[in-house]
Amino acid sequence: MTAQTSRRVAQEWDAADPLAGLRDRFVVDDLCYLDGNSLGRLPSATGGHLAGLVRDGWGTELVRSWPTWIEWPRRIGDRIAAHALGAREGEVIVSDSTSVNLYKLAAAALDARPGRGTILADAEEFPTDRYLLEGLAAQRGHTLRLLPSDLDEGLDQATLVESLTEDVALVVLSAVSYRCGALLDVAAVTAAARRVGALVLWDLSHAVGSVPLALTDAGVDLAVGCTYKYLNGGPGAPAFLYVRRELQESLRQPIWGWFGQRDQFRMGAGYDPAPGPERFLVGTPPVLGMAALDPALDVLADAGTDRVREKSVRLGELIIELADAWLVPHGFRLASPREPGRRGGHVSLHHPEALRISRALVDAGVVGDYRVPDRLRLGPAALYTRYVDVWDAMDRLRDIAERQAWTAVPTEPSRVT
Ligand SMILES: Cc1ncc(COP(=O)(O)O)c(C=O)c1O
Ligand SMILES: Nc1c(O)cccc1C(=O)C[C@H](N)C(=O)O
Repeated sequence: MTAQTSRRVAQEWDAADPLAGLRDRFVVDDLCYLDGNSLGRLPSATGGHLAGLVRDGWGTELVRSWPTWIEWPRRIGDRIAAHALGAREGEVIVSDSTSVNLYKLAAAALDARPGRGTILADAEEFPTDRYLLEGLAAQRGHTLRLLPSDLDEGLDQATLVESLTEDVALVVLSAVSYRCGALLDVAAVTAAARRVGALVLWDLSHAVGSVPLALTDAGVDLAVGCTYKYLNGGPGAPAFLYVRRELQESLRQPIWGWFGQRDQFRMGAGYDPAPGPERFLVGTPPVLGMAALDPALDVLADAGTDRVREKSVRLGELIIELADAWLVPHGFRLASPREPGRRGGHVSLHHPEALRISRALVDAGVVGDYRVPDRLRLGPAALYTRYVDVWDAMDRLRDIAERQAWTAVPTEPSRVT
């Protein structure tokens, strides 16, 4: 049996970590926080930044701030494009929620592929995506084809490519699967869909800010994603959407609001969509929520997604190494792809008592999360998570497993897991 990484070695890795200094740019405490893929930590600069905006922008300038604020969906979208998406200026806009953006772009894509009746998606896709597509298919008489996918390994890419027939209008996929963390080859899938004339709409919620993306080089047409996970924009931060520049003019989204209108303040008679990415906006942007993205993106820009990914892979490897050694003998099983190149930033473990174990972990100062039916999900965000945090979390998990400490934890359901 090989020796496991010791706590001292984990501390040495932290001492040598080029991103270690960035942890100080977040509000941190003793908590082993491994849920950065659900809600990222608070950047230290965000509170002051928002307080200044409330005081000066809202409190003093009032409506005179709008000429500045109105540019922010695009300005901040361009920052996300540059620092996290590998996209060009004018291709990304911040607006609405991921759910709403997915609806807008999926509907626009279906309109752009008349005569094709099939929408493809992963049967294990995040629920909001499945529900939205179910609704769209019902409204339009399309067939939603949900491809079976493995709970531990994600969608098989070869099966997906084989399912791409001439009748497929739209494929909706997560680059990183929310449950098991499986990572798809964005460029390869996009190219395969293009060969049959289908559009792919990527949900990048669990990839953005964790996995380096190169949307322009990969030929991606459409994408959406959350900003409150690895982009650290805060609870309910507005989402982003991406539309390849060359496609924008040919797409019409279904919610015709005044922020999507050309020459908005001329308040003209009929709807005429704006020429740029603004055509995918709807109504007044949530200025305070959007503003929180600026300090958060400053940190990511300083880190660079390549360095984030390098550390994220090592954090995942440490979880898997210690799980193999300490937890598998207690009935746990790895529920994520083992190969780092096939995995995003989080690692899931299967155990029949995963719900109660996740609750016992919280009591032990470790926050991960539980996902149905029986997965413990650990998402160590590289910008602020130390190797020693992962080591300590796994050590406490080992202790819980050895003592079967979850037997004392109540089983009653809670509204949010
Ligand atoms: C893959 C994925 N898509 C969409 C969402 C939901 O987006 P929202 O609730 O912000 O619309 C989430 C997380 O909540 C997610 O993990
Ligand atoms: N958006 C969330 C919320 O409003 C409440 C609780 C959790 C979330 C999440 O983001 C969950 C996350 N998308 C997931 O992958 O499960």
